[in-house]
Amino acid sequence: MDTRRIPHPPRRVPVLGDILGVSPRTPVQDSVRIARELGSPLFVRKIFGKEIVFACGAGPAADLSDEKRFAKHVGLGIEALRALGGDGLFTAYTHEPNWQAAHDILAPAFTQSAMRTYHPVMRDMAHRLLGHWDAADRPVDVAADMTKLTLETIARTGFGYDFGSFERTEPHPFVTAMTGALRHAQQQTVRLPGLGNLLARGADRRNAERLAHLTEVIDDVIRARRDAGEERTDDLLGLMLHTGHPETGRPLDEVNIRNQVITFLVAGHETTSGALSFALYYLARHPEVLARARAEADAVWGPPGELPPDPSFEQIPKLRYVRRVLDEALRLWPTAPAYGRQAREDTVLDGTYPMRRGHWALVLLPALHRDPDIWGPDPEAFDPDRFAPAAVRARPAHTYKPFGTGARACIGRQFALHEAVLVLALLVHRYDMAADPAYDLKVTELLTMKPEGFALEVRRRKAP
Ligand code: HEM
Repeated sequence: MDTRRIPHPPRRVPVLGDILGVSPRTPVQDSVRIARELGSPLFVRKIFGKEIVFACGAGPAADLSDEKRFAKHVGLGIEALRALGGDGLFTAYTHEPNWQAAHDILAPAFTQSAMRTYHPVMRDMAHRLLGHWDAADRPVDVAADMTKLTLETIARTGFGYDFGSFERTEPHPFVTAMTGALRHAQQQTVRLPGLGNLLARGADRRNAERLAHLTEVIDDVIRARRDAGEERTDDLLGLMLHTGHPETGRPLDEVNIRNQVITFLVAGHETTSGALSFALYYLARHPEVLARARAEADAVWGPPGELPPDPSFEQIPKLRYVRRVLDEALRLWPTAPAYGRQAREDTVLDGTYPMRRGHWALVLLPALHRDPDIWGPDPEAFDPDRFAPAAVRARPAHTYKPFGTGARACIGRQFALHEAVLVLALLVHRYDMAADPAYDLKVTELLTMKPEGFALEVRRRKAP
């Protein structure tokens, strides 16, 4: 793409590019800061000779959402993740036949009626978390506990598999290996070519060991189902093992099934865990928001009792304010913070910048979600009422995209929202929560984003 007319950070240095004042640990937050400083809907960063065009304004974001002209681009972090997910849904190139095949085979696992079958498992896992927090005698590590919850939920609903996360004091080795693999993939995006590969040989070897461990866990998940001799088709694994494509009847191949299992275990918990953690961070910081969310939960379930409520499937969509809290947390911290779009044909971006077929740009969500032209003069302010229906209707399309866009948008969106609203509502219903007033939000980036070191003191609410 001809980037000469696209704004770039002011202090560009030869060979290295736009790397002054930035850290390989925080590529997204650095880019968001650059976006704010440049105040342009589009900008370009050069890193070791590689140019990345970022879209952070409504105009280019809407353009890139046009499915006729653009499709998902698998590059940078996502390409690096192919070592983990191969041709699984998230990391598949759109032209790979296995993307469409798996998408069609797995679609029944994401319908409303499928959500209804997952609901009791989601509720049971939420109750496990409450048991864990009831027994806590010190501030709880929010991101760690949300990870336990969301990993167990996707593993049990998708694969009937139990990681025993709540019984462990340390994270399951799967989580440790996955975190390492995500970090490795992120570091590859800012690796110095040539010499960088040489220097990273040790890191590459350790990563190969992690991938081998993850493969072992996945094989165990699949073996456990086969050994149980069950032929159920009401979850992800059952659909893949025992059904074929709705038109051709062809099943997915063994390697692809393994890629899908790892994809869903990672994509199905990491982002939801971060979303819940950020929502809890803002609830602890905004007592007036917490009070409204709690009043809503009380209206649905009554005052808190000794036992937690047993939410029905139908009650979850009624928790509209809790949902807005989540939407607003995902505005400020979209936990999958960027996605790539590439031109299907020669075209012009934002009416100005010519793109040839195959050229691509990244939609930088935390910057798009903070654009003052869209969100008003104080985009940093946490205000769930931005998601009241009238406010949503008043905003231009394609300005809020935490779940991506088009055919490659998140297949697990409903799953994530149902689970997160259920859990968040149960938590505000049961606990008073206080964060250390000295805690300053620090965000860890591992391709996804999470608050780091955020602890909450939780105390059971007194029954009136
Ligand atoms: C708050 C939680 C979540 C967020 C913010 C999120 C975000 C996203 C985004 C932005 C994409 C598109 C990425 C791209 O275009 O490159 C995506 C795709 C995907 N997500 Fe999610 N996700 C969440 C939860 C989930 C859950 C719970 C599941 C599974 C149960 C899931 C499975 C997937 C899969 C398989 C894809 C790839 C879809 C395809 O290309 O066909 N996600 N997600």
